[in-house]
Amino acid sequence: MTETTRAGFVALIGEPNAGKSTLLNRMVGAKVSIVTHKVQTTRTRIRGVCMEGQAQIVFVDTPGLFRPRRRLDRAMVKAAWGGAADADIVVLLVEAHRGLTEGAQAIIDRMADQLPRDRPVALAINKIDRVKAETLLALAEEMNGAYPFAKTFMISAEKGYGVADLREWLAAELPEGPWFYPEDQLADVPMRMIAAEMTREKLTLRLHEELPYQLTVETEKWEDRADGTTRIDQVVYVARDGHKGIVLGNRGETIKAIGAASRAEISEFLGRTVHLFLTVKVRPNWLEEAERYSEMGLEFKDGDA
Ligand SMILES: Nc1nc2c(ncn2[C@@H]2O[C@H](COP(=O)(O)OP(=O)(O)OP(=O)(O)O)[C@@H](O)[C@H]2O)c(=O)[nH]1
Repeated sequence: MTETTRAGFVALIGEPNAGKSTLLNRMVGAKVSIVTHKVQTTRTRIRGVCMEGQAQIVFVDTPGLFRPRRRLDRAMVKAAWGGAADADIVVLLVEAHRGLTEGAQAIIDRMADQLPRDRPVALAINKIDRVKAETLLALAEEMNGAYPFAKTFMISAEKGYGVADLREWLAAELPEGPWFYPEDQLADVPMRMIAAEMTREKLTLRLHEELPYQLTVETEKWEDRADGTTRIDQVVYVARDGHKGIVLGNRGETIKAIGAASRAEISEFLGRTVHLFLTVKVRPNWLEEAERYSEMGLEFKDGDA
C-alpha cells in the first residue's frame, strides 16, 4: 500500500530582515524548482518547493506586504494578504533579539483581521543564536498572548537550528492530496542556471519577435562577496553580428533595461543585493553546441533567424 501524499501552500511572512530568504534557502536547499520563477499568480509568488517524506511543501511569498507607501502599494498589500489567506499554513517569522516590535504587532493585528480563524499560524522565533534562553521563553509567552499560534518554533535560519522540526511539522499539517509538481521537476537546479534563465526571460519579454532564435545566456562568474552582495557576470550569446545590435539596442539601451530587470528579479530571489554585468558576444557555431545546452536542461529553439 502506498503512503498518503500531502501537498499545500505555506506563506512565510514577517518584517523585512526577519530572515525569510535565509529560512527558505535552508528549508528548500538546492532543490529550487525550475518552475519557481515561472509560476506566478497575481497574488502570490512561488519561492520554492520541497519534499518532506511524502509531503510536498510549496512556499509562497507575499511581495510588498509591509511597506505600503502609496495608494497603489496599499492595494498591493491587500492583495498580498489575500495570498496569505489562501495558503494552507502561515508562518510568522520574528527576530528573537527584537521581540514583539511595532511592526510584528501590526502584522498580528492584520492576521487577526484577515485570516480565517481556523487557519493554522506557526510562530517561528528566528536568530535564537543572538539571545539568551530566558529572553526567548519570555518572548514566546508574550507572543502567544498576542495571537493563538498553533505552534511555536525557536530557530536559527542561519545556523539551521530547529529548521528540520519546523519542516516536519509543516509537512504533517498539510492537507492530504496529490502533489502539485512531479518529483522529477524538483531536480537540483544550480542557481547559476536559474539566474541565466531569468535574464533570458527578460530578453524574451523585451524583444518579442525581434528576439534572435539562436540566443543563449550563460552565467560565467558568480561571486558572493563578504559585504553581502553578489556579483554575477553573464554572457548573452548570439549567432550573428546583426543580432548583437538588436540585443544591445540604441546606445546600449536595450541591454541596460534587460540587465536592470533581471538584476532586480535575481536580487529578490536570492534576498541579496546583486550586481549584474551583461556582455553580448557572437558565437557562430552555436547550433553545434545546442545539444550540450539541452543536456544542461536549457531550452532552445533551433532554426534560422
Ligand atoms: N544571527 C542570525 N542572523 C540571521 C539568521 N537568519 C537570518 N539572519 C540574517 O538576517 C539578515 C536578513 O535575512 P533575510 O533572509 O535576507 O531576511 P528577509 O526576511 O528575507 O528580508 P527581506 O528580503 O528584506 O524581507 C541577513 O543578514 C541574514 O544573514 C539567524 O538565524 N541568525
